[in-house]
Amino acid sequence: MTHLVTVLGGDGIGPEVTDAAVRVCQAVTTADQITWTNASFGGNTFLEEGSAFPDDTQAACKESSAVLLGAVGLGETLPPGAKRPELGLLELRGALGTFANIRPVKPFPSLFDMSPIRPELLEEVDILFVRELTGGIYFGEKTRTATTASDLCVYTEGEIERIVTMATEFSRDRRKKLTSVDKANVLETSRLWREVTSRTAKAVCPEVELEHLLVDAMAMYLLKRPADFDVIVTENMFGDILTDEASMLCGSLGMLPSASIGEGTGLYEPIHGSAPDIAGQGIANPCGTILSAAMMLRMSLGQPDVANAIEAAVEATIDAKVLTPDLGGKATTKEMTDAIIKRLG
Ligand SMILES: NC(=O)c1ccc[n+]([C@@H]2O[C@H](COP(=O)([O-])OP(=O)(O)OC[C@H]3O[C@@H](n4cnc5c(N)ncnc54)[C@H](O)[C@@H]3O)[C@@H](O)[C@H]2O)c1
Ligand SMILES: CC(C)[C@H](C(=O)O)[C@@H](O)C(=O)O
Ligand SMILES: [Mg+2]
Repeated sequence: MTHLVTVLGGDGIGPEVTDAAVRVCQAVTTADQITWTNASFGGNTFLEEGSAFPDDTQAACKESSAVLLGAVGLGETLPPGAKRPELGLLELRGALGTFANIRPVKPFPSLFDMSPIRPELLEEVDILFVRELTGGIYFGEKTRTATTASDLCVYTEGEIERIVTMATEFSRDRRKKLTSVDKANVLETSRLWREVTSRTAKAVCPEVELEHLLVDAMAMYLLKRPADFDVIVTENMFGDILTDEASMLCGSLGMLPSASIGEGTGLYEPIHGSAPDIAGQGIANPCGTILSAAMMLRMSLGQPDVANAIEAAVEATIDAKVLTPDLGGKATTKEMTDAIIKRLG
């Protein structure tokens, strides 16, 4: 069976890193296995077509086995009042029903010295963030007058149950420890989150040890004792912020991949953005996107062996010190990608 994969390069370094990931995948799969199609998406598409997420792109994504995304965003360069292309990304996630964003954080030993955290604290780090992705403050009603603005944060019991069920199942198959992060000392949505999480985790797998932490303390523990965490489940905005912080355990924001899964087609995207400060220079770290493509091969395209081979080639390339500047090296995106392809065997 041929799988259709829609590639949304997007803006800034987005197309640079998706091109790299597609080249890696094409080196280990055949045209009979995967048909790759590019579709327009993001800020430049908004400027050209008036929509960051046009209808034909939406249709292509829904018909695909998986979507590979680079990044969206033109930074602060849009005309005042223009709709932000980042909202197109939220529409995409909503349209595909990808309510769970899985962000693994497992530092490569050869990059320990690129992390601001002491190496001895990184040795056993293996965290799986499960971020709720289609609810909360990102998706609530927004209002704006000249002097007042509001963003409504809403969570339903059902939205919390489904993400916590998934996170508990991941914990059951890993080290049986689940940390739920909220702000239940202040937010009503967090109080509901905590209640529903306690009863859902217990019902799904009583053997999983559940702890609740407040997000401000979690931000500190992530740096102080990162090896203590197994699966971390949290709501949309806290998950966004904590995972950028967690990327520093791996040495660069450019290292972290993600899988957004849920009701239908899976969406695979690095956690970083369009990086306008380095776009067009050919020096973006392609690893987050290449590792996202590996997650796609494992989770949506039924090719776990190929995924393992790609992950091993990324690690071997890092061990060989072929590194982009964010990792302290001098390699271009193309040179690092070529080095990964060479190590695929
Ligand atoms: N999923 C997404 O599409 C996504 C995610 C985050 C931010 N954004 C958007 O991206 C734009 C820029 O945002 P930002 O600057 O705050 O965040 P960013 O993630 O784009 O960049 C933050 C810093 O990390 C560096 N960086 C990021 N990815 C890198 C990579 N692969 N290799 C090397 N260095 C890398 C950048 O050069 C920059 O210094 C904004 O419009 C924002 O909304 C999009
Ligand atoms: C661009 C933005 C909407 C997005 C988010 O906050 O989800 C990004 O930061 C991410 O982490 O994918
Ligand atoms: Mg983010």
